[in-house]
Amino acid sequence: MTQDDAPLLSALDRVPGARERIQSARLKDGKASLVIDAAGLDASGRAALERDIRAALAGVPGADEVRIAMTADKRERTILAVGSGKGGVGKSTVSANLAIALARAGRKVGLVDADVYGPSQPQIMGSHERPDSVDNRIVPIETHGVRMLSLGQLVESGKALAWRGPMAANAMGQLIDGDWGDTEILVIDLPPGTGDIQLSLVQKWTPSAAVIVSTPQDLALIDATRAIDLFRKTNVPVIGLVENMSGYACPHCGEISDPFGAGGAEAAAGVMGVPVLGRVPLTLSIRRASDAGTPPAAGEGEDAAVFAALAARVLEGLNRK
Ligand SMILES: Nc1ncnc2c1ncn2[C@@H]1O[C@H](COP(=O)(O)OP(=O)(O)OP(=O)(O)O)[C@@H](O)[C@H]1O
Repeated sequence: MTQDDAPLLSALDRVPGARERIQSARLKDGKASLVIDAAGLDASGRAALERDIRAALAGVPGADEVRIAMTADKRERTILAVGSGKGGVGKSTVSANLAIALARAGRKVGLVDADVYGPSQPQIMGSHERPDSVDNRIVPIETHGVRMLSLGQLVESGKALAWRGPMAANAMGQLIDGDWGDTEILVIDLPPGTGDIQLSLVQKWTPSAAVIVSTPQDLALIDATRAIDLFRKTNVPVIGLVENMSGYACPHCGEISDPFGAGGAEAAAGVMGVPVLGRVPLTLSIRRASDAGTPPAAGEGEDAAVFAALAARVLEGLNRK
């Protein structure tokens, strides 16, 4: 910085928090050019800082034009893909409750609903609020302590998404590249299967790890091994399998039965060389809570404890990779 830049700097001293974020400040030919480090600020924080800086520089002689560049937030972020081999196994239910349990464990968590065939997170997470866009980036809404963006927020509710692969991948990209601020873990609820969306996620955003959800049925498990295979082949570490709907607890007598069989997940996980991270029972309370937009992980009691334990295992897995 030169002597000419001094009036800029003294004006910026009047803006709280601005001085330590200045990467460069130049005043030349009537133009003030600033580069500001915006790390850790969300869209409204960046907008407020820019507004305050412009106000402070308005009276500086020779600064007829002010150009402000905010550097992108390059914070390390863990992308955790949640996949399944087939539909209807409860992947969205597990993703939502896992995201909440991770947030309750003290992490800053975002949830992307990339399930193009049935974006159900607004329903499960109990928020149909439409997200805003700032500087061409979508700003997540916040619900149950988790930031969230869903393909379901981009289309009218109830309208089926008949997008082809590239369109769907493009829409998912807009969600992942949204303004996630200081989010540490971004949980991606993928569509079921091993198609274009999963491939484009792996190629463009390289998840740090993947979790696979399956029911204990043999057929679901065979499909789950395909999903594990896709991540393995593309060098995304699979930290484990979540067995959902594993055992039905009768709400009247408490007896546990196994409508989808028992022991299959353990066996399949053993064959694939991945651990079973947790078992989520098939309960009426989980189904009702999901339909009502009150995810059990956000409450207390046995269902919440199941997801808290799952979150702890997932964090261990993330630390180990
Ligand atoms: N552990 C559970 N106990 C009871 N009901 C459950 C459980 N897990 C999921 N469900 C219910 O099963 C249905 C399907 O769940 P969900 O939408 O999470 O599945 P999915 O695998 O994401 O499906 P999709 O194929 O649409 O992606 C929902 O009605 C949900 O409430």
